[in-house]
Amino acid sequence: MSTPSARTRTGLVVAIDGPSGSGKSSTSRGVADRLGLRYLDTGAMFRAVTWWMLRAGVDVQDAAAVAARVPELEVKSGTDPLAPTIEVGGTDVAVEIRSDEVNAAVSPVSAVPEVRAWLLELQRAVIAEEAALGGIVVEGRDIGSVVAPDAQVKVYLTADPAARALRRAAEEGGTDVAATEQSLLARDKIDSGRATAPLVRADGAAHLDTTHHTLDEVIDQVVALVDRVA
Ligand SMILES: Nc1ncnc2c1ncn2[C@@H]1O[C@H](COP(=O)(O)OP(=O)(O)O)[C@@H](O)[C@H]1O
Ligand SMILES: Nc1ccn([C@H]2C[C@H](O)[C@@H](COP(=O)(O)OP(=O)(O)O)O2)c(=O)n1
Repeated sequence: MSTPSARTRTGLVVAIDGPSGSGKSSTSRGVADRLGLRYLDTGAMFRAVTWWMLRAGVDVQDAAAVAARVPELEVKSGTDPLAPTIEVGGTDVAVEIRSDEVNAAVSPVSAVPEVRAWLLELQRAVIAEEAALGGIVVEGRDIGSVVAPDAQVKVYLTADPAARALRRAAEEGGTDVAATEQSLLARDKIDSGRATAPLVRADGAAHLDTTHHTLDEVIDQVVALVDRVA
């Protein structure tokens, strides 16, 4: 149940970055719900682009081939934290973008500068519109560093790889935690090592290690950071 704060947070942007399984989505949605803010999952946008490329038969390891198809993209994100949506080319892909195929292809697709430039423009447009209406929580890998460097609140979430893998495997109903950890670490490596907008702790970002904290505790900590500035 939403309990929007009576306070006006017009113009507020909360940027939440971190590696896979650190708790970005659940924390961001919880914070947005508690404070009556909107929510943007930029990872879902990269996943939707990846799903579209795979379905179009594009070789996702070929950056030039991926870049050539960018002008055909149409991505739409719904920003209700209780019911976020993601569409590409008019198709709802909320379920499909969590597949193993997309997990394996999303980091190389996300490293293609043309993909990032195209999504950056879209992300900034959504953020500007929603921030003006009352504030937004945005999660991803480069939100505090590139997408919204002027965000009033920046958070860098981490957790030990073993904890991240356990969480992700539990969420997906998987039993092979070791394989899940390998897949997360492989993505971390590409996401942190790419030339354009790598995963980094942005200047001024508060580092929260969520390994030994419950989701509610992490949400409390982020809400406290927001309360300090807005
Ligand atoms: N602090 C936490 N403690 C335990 N489990 C958590 C915590 N934060 C998130 N989770 C769980 O871990 C899984 C991955 O979290 P998610 O928010 O999707 O991470 P990310 O968006 O960073 O990949 C989800 O099932 C979520 O409920
Ligand atoms: N701002 C962003 C968000 C995601 N990405 C890329 C890199 C990530 O491995 C994929 C998927 O992101 P997503 O947040 O959905 O991944 P997890 O749910 O944390 O596993 O997208 C990115 O490059 N920049």
